[in-house]
Amino acid sequence: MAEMITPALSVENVGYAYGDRRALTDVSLNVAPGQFHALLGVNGAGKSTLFALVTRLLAPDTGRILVAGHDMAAGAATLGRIGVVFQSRALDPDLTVMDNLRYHASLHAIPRAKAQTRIAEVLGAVDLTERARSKVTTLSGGQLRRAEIARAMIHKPSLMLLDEPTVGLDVKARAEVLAQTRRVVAESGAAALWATHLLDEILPDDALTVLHQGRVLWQGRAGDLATPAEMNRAFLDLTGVTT
Ligand SMILES: Nc1ncnc2c1ncn2[C@@H]1O[C@H](COP(=O)(O)OP(=O)(O)OP(=O)(O)O)[C@@H](O)[C@H]1O
Repeated sequence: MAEMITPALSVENVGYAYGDRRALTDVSLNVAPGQFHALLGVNGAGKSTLFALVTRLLAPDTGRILVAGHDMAAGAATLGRIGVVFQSRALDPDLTVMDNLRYHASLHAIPRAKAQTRIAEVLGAVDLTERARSKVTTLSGGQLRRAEIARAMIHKPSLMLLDEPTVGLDVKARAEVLAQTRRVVAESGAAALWATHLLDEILPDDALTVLHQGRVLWQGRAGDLATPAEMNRAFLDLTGVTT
């Protein structure tokens, strides 16, 4: 019998409503360890709500969420396994990149000496070593997103949640942030759930979940849905809208 591998993230039949406004209905998805999983949906599909549930900002009305096999409803301890890049900024603009990372390392109770080594590692990984002593306000949009990704990885999470991290970037910076995230996450061995509404951010070998109006419409290897050139058409056929 094949060995069962515990998913990095398991969302099981999750439902959530804001009052009488239904945001998610019977959503299930698995992210395998080390997998890059794209969560594709237009505005209002429910991507941010799902992230809020996985990070315990909200609690599901129905279903359950497991991170590395641990039920998120059981306690906050499992949060330490997750690294999150939300749409809103988490770095203090008036501090240097280094001071921000020191602060976040201390939030994760990483001892000072270890934190220095770890900060050097994550800054190197996102190619920001040269900007360590720069104030966050002086970073370009792409550098800022990379610094956010370094912050989210400081405690070596096994699951990275990235909520449309390329929004607002120009085409070149967008491609750089995406390529670098793919590389850094792969090198660290973490799994990644990457929310996006941009079809060209998805590669054929990515795991893909298409979310629309709070429901999962399609799941599988992206290349099995469509070739990159045909993805627009396939998304339109599934959802009735274009991204
Ligand atoms: N605080 C809230 N109160 C009421 N309804 C909300 C709230 N937040 C989101 N919604 C609704 O829930 C649904 C899912 O929204 P959500 O923000 O999760 O989607 P999304 O895919 O992340 O979109 P976006 O890219 O715009 O953030 C939408 O219908 C939205 O209007």
